[in-house]
Amino acid sequence: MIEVKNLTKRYGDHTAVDHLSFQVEEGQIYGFLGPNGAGKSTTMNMITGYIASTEGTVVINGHDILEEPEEAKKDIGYLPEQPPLYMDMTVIEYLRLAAELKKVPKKDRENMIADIMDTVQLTHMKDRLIKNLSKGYKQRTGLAQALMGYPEVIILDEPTVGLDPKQIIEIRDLIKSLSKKHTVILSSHILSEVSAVCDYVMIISHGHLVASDTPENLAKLMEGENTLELTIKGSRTEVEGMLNAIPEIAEKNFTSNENGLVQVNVKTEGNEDIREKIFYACAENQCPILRMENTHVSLEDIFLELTSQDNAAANNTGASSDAEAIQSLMDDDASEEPETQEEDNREGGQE
Ligand SMILES: Nc1ncnc2c1ncn2[C@@H]1O[C@H](COP(=O)(O)OP(=O)(O)OP(=O)(O)O)[C@@H](O)[C@H]1O
Repeated sequence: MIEVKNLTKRYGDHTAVDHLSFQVEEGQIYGFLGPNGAGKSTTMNMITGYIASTEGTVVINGHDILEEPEEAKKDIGYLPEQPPLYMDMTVIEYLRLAAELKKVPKKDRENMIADIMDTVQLTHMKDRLIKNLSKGYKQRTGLAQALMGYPEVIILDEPTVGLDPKQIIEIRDLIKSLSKKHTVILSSHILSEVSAVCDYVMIISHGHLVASDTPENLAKLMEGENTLELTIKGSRTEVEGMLNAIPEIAEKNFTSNENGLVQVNVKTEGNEDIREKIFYACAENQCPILRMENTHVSLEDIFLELTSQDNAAANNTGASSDAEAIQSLMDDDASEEPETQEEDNREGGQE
């Protein structure tokens, strides 16, 4: 459906997007996840033909976005980070303009506009001036514009930035419902958003695709080895001796040894379940197990591991340290704040 090959964008000697390749298949919600400045907007702008790539190709349903832009763009609806709204128009006037620009046949326009307003729950606001709408309704208007012409693919750049928590939930639900009829690609710097909404996650860092899979598979991939956290009653020597006798254990990491309790994390190389072996070994040596837990790897852990070198992200967000930048990625509320910050970045960054 969409095939991106070696997509690259350079601004002078800065490479914003570096040889990205991926494919998008029908009927799923894809999430582009990455810190501020990772290259998400640049990628989306290239996919939608807003800006030209320095290298590489984007082919949409067989049409190259640069060579056959009209055919390729027909299949795409785009809601950029800053929705292209005309503040002095009413919602309906704006949507009529959008329908005209999308070359929706005249006879179909009014029905399509009514249907789309219904889908995004905007009908009761149709005669309001856009400048008088709340941010949530402005976003719905932008979304309605993206849906005009019923394109197969909807591309949404940070669709919930700047919305209040209630509006965020409503827009996320709306996005999920859109996936029944459309393939959706959205970008976000917020992990919880991507894991709440997306079937497939592409993690981007410094313009590189560092991982792509379902949230569940990414977690499995990162687990790689089985990790068990244990608290065992006994001495460290006893526990170490017992664990040494279990050949499947590849690594042991003793984290504490106090008050007759040993805390240890053990890893196996394969996916073999060694819990029973540990149980019987401890029972035989009369060392009760007080706690045994499989370590859970969350999407957050993966994201941090894959993007922890992202010093540039810290610079771009204006955060004073990596830790701050990473914290902002993990913090849902951060979506409220960056609005002005991002605008600042943009003003400084855009050519
Ligand atoms: N027009 C431009 N001229 C120069 N540099 C640019 C331009 N647009 C983007 N950049 C730079 O390219 C990099 C990627 O920017 P991009 O906006 O794609 O990131 P992003 O992941 O979408 O982040 P954000 O969420 O902050 O928009 C950044 O370092 C940015 O400063």
